[in-house]
Amino acid sequence: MNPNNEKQRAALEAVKEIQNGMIVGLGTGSTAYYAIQATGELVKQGLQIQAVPTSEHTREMAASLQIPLVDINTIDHIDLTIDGADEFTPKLELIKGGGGALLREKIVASMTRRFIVITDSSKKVDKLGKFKVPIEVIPFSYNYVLRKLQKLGGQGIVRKKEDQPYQTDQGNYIIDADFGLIEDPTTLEKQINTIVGVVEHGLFLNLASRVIMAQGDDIVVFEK
Ligand SMILES: O=C(CO)[C@H](O)[C@H](O)COP(=O)(O)O
Repeated sequence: MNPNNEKQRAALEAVKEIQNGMIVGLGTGSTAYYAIQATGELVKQGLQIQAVPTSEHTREMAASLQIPLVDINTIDHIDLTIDGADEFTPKLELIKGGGGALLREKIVASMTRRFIVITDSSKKVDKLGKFKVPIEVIPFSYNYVLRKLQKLGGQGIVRKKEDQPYQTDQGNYIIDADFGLIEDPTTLEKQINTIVGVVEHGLFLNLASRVIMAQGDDIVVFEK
């Protein structure tokens, strides 16, 4: 099956969990796109929610669909977030940030009671690491971070867009770091967190409540 059809099917399954009155986190990327679109349809039909976007791109899409938005600084939790991932394991470990929105995505996921990840069947792995780990860094000192990552065994490159460093919604850079297959994501997460100049990274551990993966005509659900 075309991966886009799988993305859409996973998204449609996930939006069934949205209920009236919820504060809903809206993800970023080509899979989240289908969930935002479906959420917009539900809002048009009368569903009452408030939404928190995980990127400027998602904010614009949600606004164009008349999905009511709420300022994240005026709420103390998010009921449900639906977002994509670049990789996931059956233990619900994720790599995110391929679309560059990992910082806001992780903040929103951390405030969320039920974080649902939606993917096509290409995203499932036994061990994380085939997809490079996106790491958001302060532009001032990116070379220092690159050297520190190298000491941890990670080969990093600064992500580029039209020959210039790609800039996140916060104006930071992203280093895509290749650690090979990651045997111990928890230890790696701690090590990356100790590097000064790292703002956040795309290892999402202990955050997802459920992964909904579409595989052909089937929906496969992974839960803790
Ligand atoms: O983390 C993300 C954006 O920062 C996305 O969720 C991730 O890159 C997956 O994207 P897609 O659904 O387009 O494959």
